[in-house]
This record gives sequence, C-alpha cells and structure tokens, in this order.
Amino acid sequence: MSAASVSGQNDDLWQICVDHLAQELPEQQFNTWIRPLVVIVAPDLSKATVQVGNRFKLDWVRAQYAARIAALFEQLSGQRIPIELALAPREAPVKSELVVRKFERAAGVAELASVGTPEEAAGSAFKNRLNSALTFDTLIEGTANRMGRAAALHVASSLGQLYNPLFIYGGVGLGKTHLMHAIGNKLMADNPAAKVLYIHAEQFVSDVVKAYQRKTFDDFKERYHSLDLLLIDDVQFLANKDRTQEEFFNAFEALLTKKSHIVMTSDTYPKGLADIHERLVSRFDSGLTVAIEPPELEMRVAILIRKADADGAVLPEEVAFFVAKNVRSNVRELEGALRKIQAYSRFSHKEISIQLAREALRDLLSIQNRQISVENIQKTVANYYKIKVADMYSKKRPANIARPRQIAMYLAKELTQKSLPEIGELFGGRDHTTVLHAVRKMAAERQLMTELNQQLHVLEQTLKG
Ligand SMILES: Nc1ncnc2c1ncn2[C@@H]1O[C@H](COP(=O)(O)OP(=O)(O)OP(=O)(O)O)[C@@H](O)[C@H]1O
Repeated sequence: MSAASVSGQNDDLWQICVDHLAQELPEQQFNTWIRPLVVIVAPDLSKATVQVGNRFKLDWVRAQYAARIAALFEQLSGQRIPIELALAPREAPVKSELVVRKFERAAGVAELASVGTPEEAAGSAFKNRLNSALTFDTLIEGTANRMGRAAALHVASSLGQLYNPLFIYGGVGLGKTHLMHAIGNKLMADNPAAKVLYIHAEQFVSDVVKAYQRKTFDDFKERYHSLDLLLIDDVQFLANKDRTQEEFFNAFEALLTKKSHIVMTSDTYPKGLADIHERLVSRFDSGLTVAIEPPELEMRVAILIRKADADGAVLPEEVAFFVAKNVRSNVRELEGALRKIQAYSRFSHKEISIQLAREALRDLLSIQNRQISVENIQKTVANYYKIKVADMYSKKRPANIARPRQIAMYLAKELTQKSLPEIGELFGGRDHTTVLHAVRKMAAERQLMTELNQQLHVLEQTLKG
C-alpha cells in the first residue's frame, strides 16, 4: 500500500490541521514550511512525529510552528498529542505500523525518500528524486495546461533538442511540479540509464552552501554538470542568492553545451522574476516559456473524478460539478476539498452527496461567499479574456490587455471594499486616478454596450459564486 493511500482518522487529523494552517498563514510561508512536512501520527495518538528535510528547517519549524501545530492537534482531537520533530529518515517508515499523511507533493516525497544531497550520494547509485506517481498518465489535460503538456512531452521524447530550456510558469498548485516529474519519469521509462535530477531551488541553494562550507565544489560540479536532465522547481527562490545564481549559471551553461536538457518552474515568467541576475533571466527565456493557467470547469470536474477514483471512492458527477464550481483557484485546493468531503463522509457514515459536500466545505464556501479578493478578480478576468494574470500588474498597454485590466479594476471597485489607491497598488502600483478612470469608463460603457454588459454580468456571477 502506498503512503498516499493510507487513510484513517489520524490521517484526516493532520489534513484538517493543514487546512487550518493554510487559512492562517501567508501563502508563501505555508508553501515553504508547512506543505513539505511529512507528519506521522501514532495510531493511539500518543505522539505525532513531524519530519523535516534538514537541520535548518527543523530548527525553524520548531521555533515558528511546532506550538501552533500542537495547539491545533489538541483543539481538533480533544487531547494533547506530544509533538516530536525529526529529520526525515533515509528510508520510508514501516507503513503498517504508522498512519502516514503526506502531501502528494514532489518536494515532500523527495525528502522522505531522500538519500541526501547529490554530493552526499556520491559513490552510491544516483538518486533522481522523482516521484513515480506524477506521470503524464495521471495528469489531466485541459486548455489550461495543453501547451505545457505538449512541450513537456516533446522534451521527454527528444531530449536536448527543441525547447531547451523549458520554462514553465503559473500560480500555485496548478501542476507545474507534476509536469516536471512527468518529464523525468517518461525519460527514465524510455531510457533507464539517463541521469535525471529533480530538485527544488531551495535545495539547490542548500547544496551550494554545503559545497562552499565543505570545499567540495569539484564534486558538486561533477554531479550537476554530468546530468542529462535537470528539473529545477520554483526558481524564484534563487532571488538574492548571488553565489547560488553564479553556480546555477555555470551548471546551466555546462548542461546546454553538452545538449542536456533543463526544465524550470517559477511563479512568474522570466522577465517578471525579481532579484535574479539579468544574464540568468535572459538564459531562462532563451528556449520555450509556457504558462500553466488555472483549470477550467470541465478540467476541474475531470480531475476530481479521477482523484476520487484513484482513492477507490465514487464521486457522483453532480457532486464533482458542485465542488468544481465552488473551488476554482487551483488543483491543490480541489484535492483538499475532495479530501475533506471524503473524510466527512467517513466520519459521518454518510454517502457522498451535494448536501454532504456542502456541509463538509461549509467554512470554505462561506469564506468564498463573503470575500471576493482582488487577486481572484484578476485571475478570473485574465482567464475569461485569455490573457496572463501577470498582465494585470504589467505596464503593457495593447488594447487586448489594457481593456481586461480596466474591467478587472472596475470589478475590484464594485465587488470589494478596497479603496482606489489600494486597488491601484494591487495592479502593479498604478495611480488611483488610473483606477478611477477605468471605473468611470466601464460604468459608462456598460450602459451603452450590451455585449460588454453581458460579459460583466457573467464575470460578476462567476465571482459571486
Ligand atoms: N492537470 C492535473 N491533473 C491531475 N492532477 C493535477 C493536475 N494539476 C495539478 N495536479 C495535482 O495538484 C497538486 C498540485 O500540483 P503541483 O504540486 O504540481 O503544483 P505546482 O504548480 O508545482 O504548485 P507550487 O507552485 O505550489 O509548487 C499535485 O498533487 C498534482 O498532482
């Protein structure tokens, strides 16, 4: 039985705790510190072991989050569960003894199975840190990821040729990491001798620091420069790390020269990256850059049905539609909603229905109904007019971008409590007079233009749920 499929009440306990933390913490903090944690709750609730990737992270999680996790466990389970922090073991724990909750996230999985940094692994078999569950087969295709998927498939089947480097960008939880692992897994299936490495940019930073401290740069270079395929996740984390950027640049040049492939992901397109050397940014953009967009309704439904199926559960189509209509932002949230519904159904011994889904997702739905965020408006409008979310904050002026941006500003004024200067700030630091102009213009035009009025109506309905 795989760790991901082990389930039970303790499993749900950590999941619910995570949902709370996701609401409480800023997204970046949550993604960096909480999401990669592997937590093992003893079946008798006598303790919970929180596994962390390295000593630095362990100290940080202990100082910043351990008390809050303990408090949430107590609040949710009604009893005090001592928390133990430990470094992630080299071998996965014996699963029959433990209830394991892990995120199906590559970084976390990699930590669990990690045999150390590449240079520590020298001498033993090369560990590629790929998560074998993240393949092209398990990735649902839709318009949101069609181009990224096609490019990824191409890279996996003709390495080192076109689209090198491949730069994949988009918001959180949209499947960028999944796509990267799919490339690696396909290459390994076709060519088991290939040298592939998946690494999160933060781990790369830590490898550089270690090589620096231990004076093992030769080993480091030997490791990285000999790869056939380097998959590096979240390169925005290289910001402000000068030494690491220099080493990354060297690895980059060495790999491209020998026609090895590099695939990167980021939360923004290359030129949108802050505090990364210009020469790196221009290299990032020199192959193919593709965006992954938030999934459309049909794709969200398909993902939910497929995920439920993989868990051996039946999710009626009408429930899948209900959830997909209400959880729109990203796939990770969809997965979270599905887990909540499944946990709720188990706890209450009731079959999954719309009514049950409504109860299980009560908090989430009420938050959504109460608050429409400017960010959500920007995403929804960008999605509707098929432009990049990043264009909402960019300085670009072509009409096909400027107009949706004005529409989003108008909706932000109409549907949120934000002031004109606040809205201007959220649209890339624009002046409040620019927002005012957009608001007045759209208000006037919608009176005159039926088509615009209709589009605004659709957007308003979508946003209000
Ligand atoms: N199209 C898809 N089909 C099936 N599962 C998907 C799809 N897209 C994403 N997922 C799943 O959603 C979860 C989040 O995806 P992933 O970690 O790849 O997102 P990401 O874009 O890398 O996010 P982040 O920037 O936060 O790292 C994973 O469990 C992944 O398997």
